[in-house]
Formats: sequence, C-alpha cells, structure tokens
Amino acid sequence: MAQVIDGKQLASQVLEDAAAEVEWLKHHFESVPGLAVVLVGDDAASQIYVRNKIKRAKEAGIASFEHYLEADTSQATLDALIQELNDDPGVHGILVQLPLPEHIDEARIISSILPEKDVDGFHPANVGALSQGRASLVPCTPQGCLIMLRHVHQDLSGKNAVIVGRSNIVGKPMAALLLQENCTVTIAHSRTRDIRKVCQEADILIAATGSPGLIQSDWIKPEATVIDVGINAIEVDGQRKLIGDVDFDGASQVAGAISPVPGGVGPMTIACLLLNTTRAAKNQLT
Ligand SMILES: NC(=O)C1=CN([C@@H]2O[C@H](COP(=O)(O)OP(=O)(O)OC[C@H]3O[C@@H](n4cnc5c(N)ncnc54)[C@H](OP(=O)(O)O)[C@@H]3O)[C@@H](O)[C@H]2O)C=CC1
Ligand SMILES: Nc1nc(=O)c2c([nH]1)NC[C@@H]1CN(c3ccc(C(=O)N[C@@H](CCC(=O)O)C(=O)O)cc3)C=[N+]21
Repeated sequence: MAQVIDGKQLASQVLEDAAAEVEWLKHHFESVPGLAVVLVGDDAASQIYVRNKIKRAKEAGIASFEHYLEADTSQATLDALIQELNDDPGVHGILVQLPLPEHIDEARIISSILPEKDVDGFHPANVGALSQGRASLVPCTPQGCLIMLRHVHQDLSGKNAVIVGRSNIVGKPMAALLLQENCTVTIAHSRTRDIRKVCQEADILIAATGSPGLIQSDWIKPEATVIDVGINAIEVDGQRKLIGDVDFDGASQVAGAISPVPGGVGPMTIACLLLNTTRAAKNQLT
C-alpha cells in the first residue's frame, strides 16, 4: 500500500513558518501582513475556499480584507477596487478568486494587480520570472505540490514527471517548477495521444484536470508518486462529496506515495498563499 501524503499535516508546518514570519515582521517593523481577497459572484465552492483562506489567515496573524461583489459587477468597478488595493499600504497581497464572470476581462484584471502584491503569482511579470528561474511569487498550488514531493523525495533530479493538465494556474507553473528541479517534464492534456501510456512512464504523476477519477490504477507506474490536484464535487446519496482526478483506492495499490482528496493539495494551496503573503509583506518593507 502506498504512503499517503498528509496535506493537512504538511500544511500546518507551512502555516507555522508563515506565523513565525508574521511575528518577525510585527516585532522588528511593526508591520502586520495584510491579504485582500476579492470574490465576484456567489459560487458556493468559491465561497468555501475563500472562507477557509480567511480563517487560516487569521490563525497565522495575517489581517484579511474581504471584498464580496455581485456577479453583475462591472469591469470598471473591479478595476477601481484593484487600484484602491494597489494603493493601500496595509494590503500586501491581493487575491482575485478565479474564474471571473464571462463579462470581465480576466487577463486585464490580473495584469492590473501590482506584481509585488500578486500572491497568486499569476501576473505576467511573475510568470516570466518563474519561467526564467528568477525568484518570484510562485503560484500556490504548484508550490504546495512541490513541498509534498520534497517530503517524499530528497532529490527530484532526473525523474520523469508527467503533469496532466496545462492551465495557467496549475499545469504550466507546475511544469516550470519541476523543470527547475531537474525533472524530465511532460505535459499531457485532452489532445494527448495514448495518455495512459504517457502516464505509465511517470516517476512523478501530477493530475490537474477536473475530470473525476480519470486516472486509474493501470495508468500508474509501480512505486510512482502521485499528486492529485483535482477537486471535484459529486453527489453520493444526496450528500456532497469531494473526489480527485485519481481513482484513489485503485491507485494506492500501485503507487509508492499518493496524496488524498480532501486533505491533500487543497490545504497546501492555502498555506502557500499565506506564506506568499508574508514574503510579499517582507519585500514591501520600506
Ligand atoms: N487543490 C487546489 O488547491 C486546486 C485545485 N484545483 C482543481 O484542479 C483541477 C484542475 O484545475 P484547473 O487547472 O484550473 O482546470 P482547467 O479546466 O483550467 O484545466 C484542465 C486541464 O486538464 C486537461 N484535461 C481535462 N480533462 C482531461 C482529460 N479527460 N484528459 C486529459 N486532459 C484533460 C485540459 O486539457 P485541454 O487544455 O486540452 O482542455 C486542461 O489542460 C480542477 O479539479 C480544480 O478544481 C485547481 C486549483 C487549485
Ligand atoms: N485566484 C485564485 N487562486 C486560487 O488558488 C484558486 C482560485 N483562484 N480559484 C479556485 C481554485 C481552487 N482552490 C482551492 C483551494 C483550497 C481548497 C481546499 O482547501 N480544499 C479542501 C476541502 C475544502 C472543502 O471541503 O470544500 C481539501 O482539499 O482538503 C480547494 C481548492 C484555489 N483556487
């Protein structure tokens, strides 16, 4: 049976690091890191994530500023809010929950956030920095996945890493990070031919598709490390249940290590967001 990678436990260690940074900033600079979270619309799942983020921020001693906007909020109103947050010296990190409603130009909103306050790491300046291997604010989910991988492997060098999914928020930055770790990186997606065979070559398999249970036990190389990013809400007997992109029960018979859903990548994402917020606050000291 595979080792189960406990995201909750690892996340609590990252949160301790973040809390220690907060203490240091308070003690030496009388600065309290501030995180602004912007949610447009009333998507139920997004509300849960945002609530979790704010709860953990408070625990770590980070001030949080919540902005809940109606689904029909105009681009101009959102633009104005971002400007206000950019100009606010008490706000060190800005997170705009994605996806945004159809009528909003997502790329323009992301680009309007000051790169030094972009704790999601989605601004083109931070994406470019990551791609060139320069220090930057690294997207939270891939950063969390990397911490999980380092927990299992001392050295990732030379390993075959296959990432299923090529989104800007998970797949692509994950590939950049693993390349930096000297992995041999393959990105698979919905047009990949014989995807099962591609995955069977993976020493490290990252699933980030949003397709529940896509990855079955016979896709997995024996003893591989499997990280399941997928968060899929399904209904079982009228109850809401979260499952990942990996068939956990089958995969854990074959893999060497595997992350569960829930209790895997999700809590790591939130912990890394708070760590990024303390880093951003440090970089903004004048
Ligand atoms: N745990 C966490 O903290 C987070 C979890 N998530 C979860 O991770 C998952 C992915 O999120 P995100 O990257 O934003 O999703 P996107 O929908 O933006 O991207 C999904 C990617 O997966 C590929 N894909 C979808 N279905 C298949 C398939 N059947 N076979 C092969 N490739 C497929 C798509 O291919 P193509 O490009 O060809 O369409 C696309 O590249 C979701 O479940 C999301 O909820 C996301 C962010 C954070
Ligand atoms: N700008 C932006 N940044 C994001 O980082 C971002 C985003 N938009 N949009 C949506 C996705 C999704 N995401 C999750 C974060 C935490 C959990 C999480 O904590 N999950 C818990 C379960 C929570 C529950 O019960 O629903 C777990 O997996 O154990 C899940 C998903 C961040 N995202």
